Amino acid sequence: MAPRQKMDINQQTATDMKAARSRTSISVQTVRNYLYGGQEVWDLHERLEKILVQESLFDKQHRDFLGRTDQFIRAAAIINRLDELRRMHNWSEEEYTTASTLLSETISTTLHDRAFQPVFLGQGSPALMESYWDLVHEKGIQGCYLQTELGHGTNVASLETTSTYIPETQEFEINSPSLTSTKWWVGALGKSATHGAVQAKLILPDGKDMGPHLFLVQLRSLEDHKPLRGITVGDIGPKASGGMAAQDQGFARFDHVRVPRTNMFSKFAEVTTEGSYIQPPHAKLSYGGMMYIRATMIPGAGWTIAKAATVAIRYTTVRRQGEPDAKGLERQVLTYPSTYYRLLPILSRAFVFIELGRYTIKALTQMQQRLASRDTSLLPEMHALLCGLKVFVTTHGIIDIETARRSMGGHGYSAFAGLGRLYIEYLPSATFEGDNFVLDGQVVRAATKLCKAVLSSALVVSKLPLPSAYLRLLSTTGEAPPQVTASTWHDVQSVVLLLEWRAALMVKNFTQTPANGDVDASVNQRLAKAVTEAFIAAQVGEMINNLANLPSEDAKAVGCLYKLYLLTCAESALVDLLSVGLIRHTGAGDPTQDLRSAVKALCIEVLPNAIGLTDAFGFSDWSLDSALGVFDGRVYEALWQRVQMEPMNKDEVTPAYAPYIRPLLQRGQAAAQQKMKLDSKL
Ligand SMILES: Cc1cc2nc3c(=O)[nH]c(=O)nc-3n(C[C@H](O)[C@H](O)[C@H](O)COP(=O)(O)OP(=O)(O)OC[C@H]3O[C@@H](n4cnc5c(N)ncnc54)[C@H](O)[C@@H]3O)c2cc1C
Repeated sequence: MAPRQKMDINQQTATDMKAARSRTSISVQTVRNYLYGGQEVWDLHERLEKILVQESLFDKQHRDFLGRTDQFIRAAAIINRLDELRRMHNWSEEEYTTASTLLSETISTTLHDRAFQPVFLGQGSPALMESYWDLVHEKGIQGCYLQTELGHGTNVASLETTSTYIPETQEFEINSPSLTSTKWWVGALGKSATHGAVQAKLILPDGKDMGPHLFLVQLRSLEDHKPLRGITVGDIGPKASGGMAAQDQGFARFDHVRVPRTNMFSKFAEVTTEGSYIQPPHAKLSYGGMMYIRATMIPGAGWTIAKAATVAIRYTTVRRQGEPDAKGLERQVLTYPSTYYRLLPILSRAFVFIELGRYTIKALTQMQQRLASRDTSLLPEMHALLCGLKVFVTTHGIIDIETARRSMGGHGYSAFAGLGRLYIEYLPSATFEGDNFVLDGQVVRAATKLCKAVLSSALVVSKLPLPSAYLRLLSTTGEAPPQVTASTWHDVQSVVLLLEWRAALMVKNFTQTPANGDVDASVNQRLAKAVTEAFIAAQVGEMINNLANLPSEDAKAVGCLYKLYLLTCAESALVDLLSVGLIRHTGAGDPTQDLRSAVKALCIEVLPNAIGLTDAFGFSDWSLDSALGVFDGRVYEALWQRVQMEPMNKDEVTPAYAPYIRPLLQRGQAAAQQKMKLDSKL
C-alpha cells in the first residue's frame, strides 16, 4: 500500500472552507440584503460595526475569564462608551439601536430601552412626558420595570405591592407589605437603575382595590446613587450556570414611599385629584409595552439561531471525522445525514423567524397607530398572536442553540466555541415576558373563542382576522380535509393547507369537548403550537411567493430552505396529523415515509449552499466570537490562540501546588513507601 501523503490539517480546514464557498450557487450579497431588508440597512450595519470593532473595550475574547463583579463593571463601561459614541457620531434612534444590538452584550440599559422607555411612550400621561421624557430619552435617568415579586410572577392579579392614593397631599404611597411582596428578578434594578416603573395594586381612598397599575418611582439619588429613603434595593445574586452575569437582576422593597399623583402612568386609566378612578377604554391597553418586546423577540430569535447555525455549519464543514478515503481525507462531519438533518432545519428557522419578525413588527405598528386613536379592535388578536409567536420562537431558539452546540462534539462544550454563552444568555427567554407554558393558555383561549363563533355561525369566516384564517376551514360550506399523498410534500400550498387543517381540527375537537370532559395535561401546549404553526406556515407560503423578486438562483436556494422549514414543521406535527386523521395508517406501508424522504431530499438540495446561506447573515468574526466559527475555517489555530489566553496558563506551576497538590502527593508517596517497606518484610 502506498504511504499516505502527510497533510497539513490547518491548511485542509482553510481549503475545505474555500471549497464549500465555491460550491454555493447564490449571490451572498443579494441574499444578505434580502435578510437585512435592503442594502441600506446592511450598509448601516457595516458602518456601525466598523466603529464598534475599533473599541478595545468591546473586545469579547477576554470576557469568559472575568468573575461576576468584573463582568458587571465591564458592562457598565461598555454602556458608558456606547453613549459617548452615540453623541460623538450623532446617532439617530435607529443607529443607536442597531449599534447596541450589534454589540451582543448583556447590558442593563437594554431594560431601559426595551421595557422602561416603551412604558413612557405607551402609557405616559402628557404631564409625565413633559416632566420626564427628555431625561428618559437622553438617559439622564436609567429605568427598569418592576413587576415580578418574590411570591408572584405569572399571577399579576395577586401582586401584593400597594399604591394607595392620599387625596390630602395628592400623592400615592407605595408599600411592600410582606417579604413575598418584594420586587424580584428585575433587570438593572440591582445596582444600575435610578428609576423604575412599578406595578402596584391601586388602592383608592375608600379602600377599593383597583388591581395592578404602573407608577414611576425614583429609586436612587441622582447625586450619589444611594437608595432613597424607604427603599431597600440590591442584586438577587448569580443566575443558573453563571448566565447573564453582567446583568444586575435586583430586588426592591418600599416602606410607605410617597410619589406625586402625576407619577401614575395614566394615559388610559387615571385617578382624579379627589381620588375617583377613570376606567381605561380597554382592559388590555396596558399590554402595549409587553407586546412590543414580544414582537422584537421574533427577529431576535431568528438572529440568535442564525449565529448558532453559522458557527455549527462552519465548524462541521471543516471538521473531518471517520475512515480516511483514498486521498487520506476523513469525512466532513456536515455530510453525515444525522448532522445535516440536525443543522439545516435550524438554518431554515433562522431565515423564517427573521422574515416573520419584519411582518410582525409592521402589524404591531399598525395596531399601535389604531390604539393611539383608541381603536382597540386589533388588540385581542394581536395579543394572542404575539403570545403564540413568543412561545414558538423562544422554545425553538433554546433547542436550536443546544442542538447546534452538540453537533460540534466535545469542542462545542468549550467556551471558545461561543454557543454555551449564547445558550445560557438566551435560556430565560422562555420565562420572561410571560412564561411560555402560561402563554400557551392565552393562545388557546383566544382560538377557542373564535372557533365557537365560527361553529355557531356568529362570525362570518370572511371576517376572521388574518392570524386565525385557518378557522375558515371549519365553515359548513367549506372544503373537505385533503387526502395526503406522496405529492403533498412537493407542493407548498398543500403542506400549508395541511398544517392549517391540523390546527382547525384540533381546536374544533377541543372546543367541542364537553365542559366536564377529560382533557389531557399537554393540550394547551399542543394546541398553541398547532395554531401558531398554521399561521407561520401561511406566512412562509407568502414568503415563497415573494421570492419572485430575487434572482432565480437566490430565490431557488432560499425557497428550498423555506420548504425545508415547512416539511420539518409537518414532520414534528406527525403525531397530531395522525391523531386528527389527516394522515391514516392504511396498512400499505409507513404513511410517514414519503415525508421523511422528502425532508432528506431537501436537505441534500440545500447542503451545497449551506456555507453561502450562513455567510449571508453577514456575521464578522468579532460578532460571532467563536474559535470554531471563524470565517476562514482555520478552527484549530483559532482554538489554540484562545487557549493561550487562559489565565491559568500564565504560571507554569499553579499556586495551588504548594498548599494543596504537593502535600496530597507527599502524603501518598510516604504512605506508599511505608507499605512497600512492610511488604518487603513479609
Ligand atoms: C433573566 C430574567 C429576567 C427577568 N427580568 C424581569 C424584569 O426586568 N422585570 C420583572 O418584573 N420581571 C422580570 N423577570 C421575571 C419574569 O417575568 C418571571 O419569572 C415570569 O413572569 C414567571 O413568573 P415566576 O418566575 O413567578 O414563575 P411562576 O409564575 O411561579 O411559574 C412557575 C411555574 O408555574 C407554572 N404556572 C404558573 N401559573 C400557571 C398557570 N396559570 N397555568 C399553568 N401553569 C402555570 C409556570 O409555567 C412555571 O412552570 C425576569 C426573569 C428572569 C428569569
